[in-house]
Amino acid sequence: MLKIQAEAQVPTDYGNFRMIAFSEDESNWMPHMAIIAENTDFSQPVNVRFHSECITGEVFHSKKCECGQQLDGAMKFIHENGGIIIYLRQEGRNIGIINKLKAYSLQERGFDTVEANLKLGLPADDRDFSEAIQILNILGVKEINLLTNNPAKIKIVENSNIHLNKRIPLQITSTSDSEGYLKVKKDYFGHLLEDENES
Ligand SMILES: Nc1nc2c(ncn2[C@@H]2O[C@H](COP(=O)(O)OP(=O)(O)OP(=O)(O)O)[C@@H](O)[C@H]2O)c(=O)[nH]1
Ligand SMILES: [Zn+2]
Repeated sequence: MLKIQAEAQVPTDYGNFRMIAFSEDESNWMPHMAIIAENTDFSQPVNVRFHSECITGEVFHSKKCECGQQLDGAMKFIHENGGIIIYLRQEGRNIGIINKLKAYSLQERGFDTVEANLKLGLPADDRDFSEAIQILNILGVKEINLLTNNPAKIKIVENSNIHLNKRIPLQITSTSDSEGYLKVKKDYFGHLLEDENES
């Protein structure tokens, strides 16, 4: 079972957030995180983003995906409207950074994001969001508005003890570098993305 290991107030470019680290034991150096805006009203449906780690996109500003922009967009939204980002250590849809870079290397040879995972003998998406639900329960959240385009995340919440009030889309404009990745998300994973393009 996850437990709160530590928490503190942290000022950021997007305002102040309470940052909480969750893991089963203190020796875990990659705990999941909850980033909570100061103005969050727990008596109303809480704006929540389940965000899977992407070091290439968030730290190194890779153009292959939109994870960095989604995280920044979610921080801005949550600072303005209240809410929580649950930052999950699920790098590469939970295959880890080594396998993700192996998959990227296959993508250089023409495989798409799903085919590359399958070629490595790995699932296209190895995430379950049960730990995110556990974290919401630890925080005492009962009802949420979920910031996502991913129908799998919606289903997980619908099948949990957390009530889903509504979905809030979190769409980033595609570029020529990310358009293949976004097309696979839409066609294979059924992501709720509008058609639009920008080069
Ligand atoms: N295996 C693999 N993982 C990737 C690839 N590109 C991005 N990721 C990972 O995908 C995860 C982001 O999840 P997405 O499926 O893009 O988006 P989502 O969070 O499920 O859906 P939204 O809530 O709509 O953003 C992060 O963990 C990234 O590291 C890739 O080409 N291969
Ligand atoms: Zn990414």
